[in-house]
Amino acid sequence: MALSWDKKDGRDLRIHENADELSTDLAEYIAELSEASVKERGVFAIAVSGGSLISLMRKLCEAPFNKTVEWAKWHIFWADERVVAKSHVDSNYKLLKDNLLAKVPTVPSHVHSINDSVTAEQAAEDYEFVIRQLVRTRVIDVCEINDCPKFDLILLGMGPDGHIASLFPNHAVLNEKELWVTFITDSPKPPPERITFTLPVINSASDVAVVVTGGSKAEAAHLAIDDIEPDCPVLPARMVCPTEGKLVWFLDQAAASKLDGAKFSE
Ligand SMILES: O=C1O[C@H](COP(=O)(O)O)[C@@H](O)[C@H](O)[C@H]1O
Repeated sequence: MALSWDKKDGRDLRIHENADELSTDLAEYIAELSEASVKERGVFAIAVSGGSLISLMRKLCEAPFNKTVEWAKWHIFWADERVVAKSHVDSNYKLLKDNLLAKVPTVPSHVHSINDSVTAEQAAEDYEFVIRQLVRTRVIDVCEINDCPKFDLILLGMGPDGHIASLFPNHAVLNEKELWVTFITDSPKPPPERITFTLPVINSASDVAVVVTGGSKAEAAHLAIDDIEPDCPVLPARMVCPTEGKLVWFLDQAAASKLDGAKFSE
């Protein structure tokens, strides 16, 4: 059974008793946004991260979502990707392909994976170029405030250190204001070479969801969501703050256990 939580400071916190219930709610949320976007724009431009998020999207492959979602209208992007071959076990593309894309009728030409045969720097440039073309043709909407791509939905996980996409604590790329996609070669979490959406792109999306499970992430969730002391570290996850869009946190009870005033009522 879902645990309730009021909206807090404009952020919707959806807290679930366990990962299975979270997974059902997440599938409903994605399916609703897909339906609304297809109705309004004719397409659904969704960007995903890797990690535990992908297994939490598993219910999308099951009834009713596998039949009701308009998969042919989806354009799929990666909010971050490891610079490894697409067949590599560390590839975020492979993770989504094995767990979702192989199971639902998406259109191969709508799956916008990165160029895995070049350097991290070139892969980031190439990916930004692809996104620019699709903004021109309005497959991806545009944010009128800053001309950034306005994805219909960006789905993020969060690491125990509070990183989102491949934006790690205290890293210089957190300050990137011009580029849409950038690269790092010194990721503290292997593999070291990655490309990532920058914060301006993440914060220009229509909807952003951060999906977090497990007690190892409870402290980071607290630091990212609650009011914190000025001397506390500002985690990358705390910098997710859509300019005009909506932010939803999906948490299981373990990840939410250190939130201020955490008290769950069924
Ligand atoms: O390295 C990464 O880590 C984060 C978090 O992963 P998780 O397995 O702890 O959920 C993920 O969101 C990101 O896409 C990935 O590249």
